[in-house]
Amino acid sequence: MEVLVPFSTDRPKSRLSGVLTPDERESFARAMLRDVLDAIEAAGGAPRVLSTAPIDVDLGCPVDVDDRPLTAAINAALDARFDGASTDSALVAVVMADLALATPGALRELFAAGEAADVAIAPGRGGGTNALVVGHPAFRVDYHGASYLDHRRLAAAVGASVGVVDSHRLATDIDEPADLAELLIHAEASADESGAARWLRDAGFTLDATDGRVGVSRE
Ligand SMILES: Nc1nc2c(ncn2[C@@H]2O[C@H](COP(=O)(O)OP(=O)(O)OP(=O)(O)O)[C@@H](O)[C@H]2O)c(=O)[nH]1
Ligand SMILES: C[C@H](OP(=O)(O)O)C(=O)O
Repeated sequence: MEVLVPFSTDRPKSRLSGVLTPDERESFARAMLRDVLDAIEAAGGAPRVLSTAPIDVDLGCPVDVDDRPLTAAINAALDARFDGASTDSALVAVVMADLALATPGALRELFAAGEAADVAIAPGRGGGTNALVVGHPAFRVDYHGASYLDHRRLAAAVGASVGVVDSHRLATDIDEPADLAELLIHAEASADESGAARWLRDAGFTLDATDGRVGVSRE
């Protein structure tokens, strides 16, 4: 399955600006992108990065550049995919580049849900849409805000069935400092530390439970 991976090179991860410098945010966003691409490939998907600007390293997969805002860029890709296409074969996934906890198993579950429904959605915590699979030619996206609910409404409006992927790993997008703790917790619990988790540890981040809820602190 082709998997579009949107990636913003322009001041990425601004909600982490309290804990990371602009250069660090760029580097950390790239580490997460690398992990997500690897997980997609290991799940049998064919990633295609949809970037706001050219990327100066070889990611080992196609990179399309489109500097329009996220929704417009994804919908243009869906137009290209579905307009005039026969309805029986086209399936395309959209997986965000900040799903640093994504595993091949979680992505295989997403792809399977996409085979079973016209639109499969993996909601993010807080109501976003962290990943989806589109198999209905008339469905288009509208990201930001509670886009999970918007996407359900948009699917209903075009008569598309919806499958929901209830996955902690796909629900955890790394947006805010508290999300960094999720990454370190699950990296420590698994035998296979991801590049993004290693990046955080190398940058001096550790888990910090002194305030009750587990967060991170930096040496
Ligand atoms: N192609 C493209 N990708 C985008 C755009 N905005 C965000 N993304 C990507 O979409 C995914 C979700 O992004 P967000 O978490 O909403 O935004 P972000 O820029 O990563 O982080 P914030 O600045 O904290 O909002 C990430 O993979 C981003 O790289 C855009 O305008 N175009
Ligand atoms: C792209 C957007 O991400 P968020 O801004 O919720 O992280 C969404 O999921 O609609």
